[in-house]
Amino acid sequence: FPPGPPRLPLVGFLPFMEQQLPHKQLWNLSSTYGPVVGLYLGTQPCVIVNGWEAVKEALLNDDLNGRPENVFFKIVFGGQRGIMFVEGDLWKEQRRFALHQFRNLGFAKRSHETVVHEETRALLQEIRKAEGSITLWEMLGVSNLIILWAVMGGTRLERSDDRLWDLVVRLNAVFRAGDISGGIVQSFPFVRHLLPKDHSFNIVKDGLHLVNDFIQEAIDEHRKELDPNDPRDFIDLYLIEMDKHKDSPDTTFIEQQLAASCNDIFTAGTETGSATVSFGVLLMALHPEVMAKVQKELDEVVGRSRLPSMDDRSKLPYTDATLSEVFRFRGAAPISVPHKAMKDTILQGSRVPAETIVLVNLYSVMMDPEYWNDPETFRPERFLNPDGTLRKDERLIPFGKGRRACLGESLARMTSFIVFTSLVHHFDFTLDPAVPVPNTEGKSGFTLGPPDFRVFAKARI
Ligand code: HEM
Repeated sequence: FPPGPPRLPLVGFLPFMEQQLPHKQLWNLSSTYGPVVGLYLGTQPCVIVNGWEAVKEALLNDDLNGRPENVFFKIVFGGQRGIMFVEGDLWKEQRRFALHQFRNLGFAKRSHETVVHEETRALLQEIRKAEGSITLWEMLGVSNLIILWAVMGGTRLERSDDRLWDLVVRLNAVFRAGDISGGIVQSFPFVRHLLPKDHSFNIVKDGLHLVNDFIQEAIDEHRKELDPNDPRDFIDLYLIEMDKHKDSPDTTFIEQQLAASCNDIFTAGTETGSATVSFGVLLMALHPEVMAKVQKELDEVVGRSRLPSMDDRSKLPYTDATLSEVFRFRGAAPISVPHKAMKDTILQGSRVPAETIVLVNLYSVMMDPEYWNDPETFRPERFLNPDGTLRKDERLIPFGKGRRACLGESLARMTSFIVFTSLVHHFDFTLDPAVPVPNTEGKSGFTLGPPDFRVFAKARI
């Protein structure tokens, strides 16, 4: 087992694990123990993987593509279900189906661009109407939910629907209360019965139940209205697939699986997307010289009478480089989603036994000073070639890499590109001094969220 810090009986490294910015703490361990660090989360063996060579090797090793059992899924869905927290054949079958159907539905293709444009227009209007300074994450979260729901549930949800705002607030609470290590309940599930209502475990569990109720209601409606010859969305396609397999007792196409997959997509896509664009706007307010260059490029290429589209992207190298820098600087999933060794394997020469949890530190790759020189400086130019074209870099991996890489990457890239560029094109952002931002490190949890901040949005178009 790889070398690592001493462990306490039963709890292992858990009491020492920092709740705020654990990606930094876990990366620091490598200066003592090397790129692959062994420790225990409770009684579960875990390796932390830091640095490009080790991270690349881990993400390309399919024996490390499992997922540790997730205690919340066990409680909310009665077992490991969905796409994100399953492994083996179930994972392959469900991931393949989701990707295939999303493509059939035009996932991340033109028709979705239309949906993203529609939602972006509504968002711009809402910001224009707002008085004084605004917090962006809720507004952005609602836009993301509506876009994701268009793919999954077909209908266009209205921004005025209170349930959406409630869901966004609860999902945010879930993502901030969560902890990548799984916390004490992951190792000792019985402890959950002793926890107070406002404990982070209960915040996550109740939030997931709320999302699940929303999705279950939609599945019931879809069942009633289903026309097998005219599927409208992901839920319809899944229900049709379930019917095809209804006589096979071993089928993985069952309703709990549909609900959990929708839950994965809904939860994975909302908070990460709004965090990325929120960080982007915060960084623009802190770097007005970058914002001005992006605006100039957008004015020249897009003009002032329409929204930026994906076809413009290749003509917007500085803007594209700026978004790449946002993804590098404050990637929304610094420690990715926990992986697990499916069988004994070797990583960087160290033995990783079957069932070991593997935490792959993407932050250690995207912020490595030996590679990026000045990683703590927000500098879009690092993604530009000397001739001004976009420089792609294989170490920019905010969505992971390999077979487990983010399922929603193309939709997430499209959404963040259109929403971010439209916001910067339409408004000059300045920070509201009433909410000081001491640093841009963000707030940890299951993912990394932006710090609290408010901006004034002055219309420029
Ligand atoms: C900026 C936004 C996003 C970021 C930074 C992000 C990042 C990630 C990362 C790092 C992983 C884990 C990869 C691994 O385990 O090695 C992941 C997995 C996943 N993401 Fe995303 N994601 C984003 C948006 C989305 C969206 C919009 C969706 C929904 C369409 C989505 C759905 C998923 C799913 C289902 C998985 C699990 C894939 C699997 O286990 O096979 N994500 N994402």
